[in-house]
Amino acid sequence: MAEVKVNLREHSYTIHINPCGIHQVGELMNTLPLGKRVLIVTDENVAPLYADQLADSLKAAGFNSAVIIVEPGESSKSLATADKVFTEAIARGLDRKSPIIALGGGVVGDLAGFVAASYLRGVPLIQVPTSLLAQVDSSVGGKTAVNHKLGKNLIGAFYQPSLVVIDPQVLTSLDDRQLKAGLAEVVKYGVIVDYDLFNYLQNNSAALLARDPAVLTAVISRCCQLKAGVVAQDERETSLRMILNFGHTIGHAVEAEGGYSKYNHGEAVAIGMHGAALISQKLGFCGQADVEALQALLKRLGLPLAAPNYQPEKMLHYLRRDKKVVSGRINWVLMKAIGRVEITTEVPATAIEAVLQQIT
Ligand SMILES: NC(=O)c1ccc[n+]([C@@H]2O[C@H](COP(=O)([O-])OP(=O)(O)OC[C@H]3O[C@@H](n4cnc5c(N)ncnc54)[C@H](O)[C@@H]3O)[C@@H](O)[C@H]2O)c1
Ligand SMILES: O=C(O)C(=O)C[C@@H](O)[C@H](O)[C@H](O)COP(=O)(O)O
Ligand SMILES: [Zn+2]
Repeated sequence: MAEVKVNLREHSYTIHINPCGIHQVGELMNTLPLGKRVLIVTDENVAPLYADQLADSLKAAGFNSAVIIVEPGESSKSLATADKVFTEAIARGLDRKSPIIALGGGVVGDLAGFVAASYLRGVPLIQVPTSLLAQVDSSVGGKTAVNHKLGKNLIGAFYQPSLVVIDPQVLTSLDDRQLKAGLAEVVKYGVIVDYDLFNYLQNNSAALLARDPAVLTAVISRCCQLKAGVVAQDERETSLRMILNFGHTIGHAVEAEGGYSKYNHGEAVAIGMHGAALISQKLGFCGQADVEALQALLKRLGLPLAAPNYQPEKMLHYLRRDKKVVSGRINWVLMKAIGRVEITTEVPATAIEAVLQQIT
């Protein structure tokens, strides 16, 4: 059992990483000042697998839970679905101390987080992430959001969970495509802050793809430590936290242009990291060997490097609406070397356009 503390003064919380985690959620919640009425938000894939186990753990700890099940997929990160969850919360009589539990991948986590941040101006949020991507990234750090038809994650709030419980055993039911999507965000941590992690991934890619429990648990713990460290220094993304967005500037454009269904988030981030690395090399931030190392690792993990048949002009349109645009200038996260990145607005349009041509 590993524990990682996210140090954010009065908003600090603990991430518990434990192979039986799902059975311990109720017990862990009892250590916090929470109401006994609970709403579990989950999706149609995860509910039949894990909702009963979670509900049993809550019941044994004296909680009274109700469940709302949303459709799986990015389309549930919407105001319309949030409205359904608000309605359920009101109908069930949830009050200001009643926790909302996100049981699922990043979609459920971001949606339930957004509802928890807004319902009654904020109720406790518990994250029980079930996809690899959610365990290494989205359940930690308090970014919550739904999408707007004009762009990804455009409506949301920074709202920290009170508790995160990660059970790596639930990854046994995740399909291979989703496992690889989670690995894209793992590679991101290696590139932005941790050369040793990148190296570990190079040496253990087969074990990761084979879901070796010890290797997966080690990687999840490391990513949680790294994210907790960044978030503790810059919760609201005024500077340092932008590095967690490496690959996302182009990645979000890839997702949006594919109608949020052609490429999933992790795949789009893999393509976006490749694009950012190519821009970095073009501008002399890093050398060819670093780009080649990233290309080789992404390929080995079965992740895409390009979005063939996409139109660069359409991608540019989305890039201009990125959340990191300030006064019309995009803040780019570029690679200096494996393990080191730099944030800059000094990227000529010609370099962006050339790389968009290369990856489409
Ligand atoms: N808030 C953040 O900091 C942050 C960080 C990264 C990504 N995100 C967001 O997270 C979302 C992507 O998350 P995701 O990749 O988890 O997608 P997802 O939530 O759509 O989950 C992927 C698929 O796996 C299924 N699933 C989840 N756990 C399972 C399990 N244990 N067994 C079987 N099936 C399971 C889901 O039902 C879904 O079909 C995107 O919307 C992205 O923007 C947010
Ligand atoms: O936690 C962060 O900060 C991140 O940027 C993590 C990303 O992996 C994640 O996809 C995030 O939701 C993107 O945020 P956005 O602010 O660009 O919407
Ligand atoms: Zn991401």
